[in-house]
Amino acid sequence: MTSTPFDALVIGSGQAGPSLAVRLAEHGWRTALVERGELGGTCVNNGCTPTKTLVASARAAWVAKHAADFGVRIAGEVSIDYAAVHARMMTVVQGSRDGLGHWIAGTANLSLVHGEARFVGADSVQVGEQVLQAPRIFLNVGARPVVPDWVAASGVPYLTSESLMGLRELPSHLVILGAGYISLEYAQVYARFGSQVTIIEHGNRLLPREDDEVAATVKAVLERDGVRFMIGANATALERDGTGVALVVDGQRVGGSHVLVAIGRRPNVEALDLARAGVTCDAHGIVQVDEQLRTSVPGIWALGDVNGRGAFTHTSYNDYEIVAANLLDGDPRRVGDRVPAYALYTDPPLARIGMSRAAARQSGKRVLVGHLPMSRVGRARERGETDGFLEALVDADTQRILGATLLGIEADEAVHCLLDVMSAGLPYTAISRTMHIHPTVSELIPTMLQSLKPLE
Ligand SMILES: Cc1cc2nc3c(=O)[nH]c(=O)nc-3n(C[C@H](O)[C@H](O)[C@H](O)COP(=O)(O)OP(=O)(O)OC[C@H]3O[C@@H](n4cnc5c(N)ncnc54)[C@H](O)[C@@H]3O)c2cc1C
Ligand SMILES: NC(=O)c1ccc[n+]([C@@H]2O[C@H](COP(=O)([O-])OP(=O)(O)OC[C@H]3O[C@@H](n4cnc5c(N)ncnc54)[C@H](O)[C@@H]3O)[C@@H](O)[C@H]2O)c1
Repeated sequence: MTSTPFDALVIGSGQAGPSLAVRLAEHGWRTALVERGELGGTCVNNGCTPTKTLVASARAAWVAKHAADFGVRIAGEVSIDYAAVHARMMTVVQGSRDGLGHWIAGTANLSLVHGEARFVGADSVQVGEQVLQAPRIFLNVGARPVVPDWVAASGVPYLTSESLMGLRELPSHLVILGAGYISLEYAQVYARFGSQVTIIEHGNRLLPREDDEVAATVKAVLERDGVRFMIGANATALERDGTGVALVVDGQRVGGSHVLVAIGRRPNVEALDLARAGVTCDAHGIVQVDEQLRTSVPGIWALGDVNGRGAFTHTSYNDYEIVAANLLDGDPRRVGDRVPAYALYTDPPLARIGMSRAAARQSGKRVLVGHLPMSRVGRARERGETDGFLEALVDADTQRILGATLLGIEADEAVHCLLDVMSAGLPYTAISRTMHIHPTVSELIPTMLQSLKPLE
């Protein structure tokens, strides 16, 4: 087998891979980008892009069904054309894939290689019948849904966030295992499309990483949309139930038309045969990296979900920026420089940055909290959507913002003023003394910060 030399290999076209490959190629390095599936990885093909397109359709359904509350009459019944919803989603997904394809094809020095990469040495991978060799290899191979053995071995059809993309009919009753990010976004989407939705969570509440008030508010919002929760419930078997399926939960059968497994994700490392290169990963398959995303083997880096330093599109893209800055710009950026940040796209959304209340209590710091219900936000009252709250945590000694939780309309956008001040290391007064525009959600963030009290 002949070996083709490159200056750099990027394995996986996730949220770091394409940008990094283009940057390296523009730097003048002969670069290969290896992808075994569709361009764009999880985010484009079965993650952010399709889910947020469905969230938009579900929002349109909700607005149409509640139009009368706003004095708008819609003659006749509001109904869902799921084929059209699906087609719209695939148009947006295809547009993103095509955009990436044109970008890569139009970049000099960059070759796209279709196929699955497997290490055959610390500086070479095999893809089909060819071996690609380079002194620098970047892993951006992402993660996939975890499926319990008792589900996989049942012989009964089940859905994951990947196979759900192929679903062409609206489930009459979607039973979801797990109550994390994937579950809650899909639960609300399908409930708003008119499906019955039941969530089975084995923990003692939904969203185990969030504070109690967040979990309770999100649960109440979803219940109002018709979602049924079984919390602290243990599912142990999947069976056929007539034309549908049933989970056996604490000895009781919970039947539905479809079951979606959403209990977490694990890195795609098996196919890489990392041992051949000597790259170390932990028992969960997470590739061990340092602050500049170097693995245990010089010349091999790991970016995105596979390195366990974040499991979001923006963390993966930020990984690309860190690697490129260190390698090409002489700028020693580090993972620790970034403030943890993410959003959950239920409606209304949850935006989280930095510490939660629970983490702040454990930090040993003297913590102040500002808290304001969304019912105090004029913009929310005008829209008739007052669920949620604005909250920020401040270090009483340094005046620095430690974290924030915004749950409410426009929270995913409004949170960025807090994030930028936190990232810049400025005191909270940089916001609390700033005049914000009326009527916005952000307008009430200075007000919330003017009412800080000790965190109990
Ligand atoms: C339903 C869902 C909704 C989500 N919503 C959001 C959201 O709203 N916001 C957000 O920030 N994040 C969201 N995420 C998470 C986000 O999609 C991921 O964190 C993001 O895609 C980063 O992934 P990545 O860059 O690590 O790689 P991925 O995007 O997973 O891509 C990895 C690529 O590597 C390829 N690959 C793997 N192994 C090999 C190999 N051996 N050879 C060749 N190619 C290989 C795969 O085919 C894939 O294309 C969501 C995820 C899911 C599942
Ligand atoms: N808006 C976003 O940014 C977004 C949206 C969706 C997914 N994601 C990414 O995808 C990742 C994975 O999402 P996820 O929802 O699959 O996982 P998750 O880790 O967020 O949630 C899994 C849930 O399943 C529960 N669970 C685990 N095993 C179970 C079992 N056997 N029975 C019942 N419940 C069980 C857990 O207690 C937890 O509540 C997220 O962590 C995130 O990184 C992000």
